[in-house]
Amino acid sequence: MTRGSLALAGPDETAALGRSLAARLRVGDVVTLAGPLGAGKTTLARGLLAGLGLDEDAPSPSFPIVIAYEELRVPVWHVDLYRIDDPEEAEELGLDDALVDTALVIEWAERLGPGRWPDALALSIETGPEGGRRLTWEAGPSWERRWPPAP
Ligand SMILES: Nc1ncnc2c1ncn2[C@@H]1O[C@H](COP(=O)(O)OP(=O)(O)OP(=O)(O)O)[C@@H](O)[C@H]1O
Repeated sequence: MTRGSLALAGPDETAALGRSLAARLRVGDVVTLAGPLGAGKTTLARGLLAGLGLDEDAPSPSFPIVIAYEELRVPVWHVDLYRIDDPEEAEELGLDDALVDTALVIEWAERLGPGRWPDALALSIETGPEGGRRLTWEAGPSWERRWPPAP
């Protein structure tokens, strides 16, 4: 497990970080995205999906819970577990089965308790004092040569 953080000075840097992640993403990956309301999670997820070839602004998955993008360079399920109260409900979504041929980008993964995916790339965005953002991460073993992106 590696940990670290970097500064994101503005929305463009948040989106660019999402695109760098897209370049490193593989089938079977789990990326969790945490942070308070307005932190920049959607900005990062849109950068990631754009980097994988999505040519429109990705909608938020809060209502459908899962939006599946099967046609991207790496197929992705964008998942929002905010409305999930019971971990068993989340099990019914079939997330682990999906990992056979997709990557998962999950917001509110903390609903499932810590350590659910030990190899995940766990990203967390916080607001900084000057209006920018700070991204902190914990990266599982398979991310060792892939994360963080070179500055
Ligand atoms: N690094 C950054 N510095 C300053 N502002 C940023 C940065 N990244 C994103 N933002 C801005 O923060 C605002 C909120 O971003 P976004 O909608 O992506 O947040 P969110 O975490 O998805 O929010 P919510 O939980 O409400 O959906 C947007 O105006 C976005 O442009």
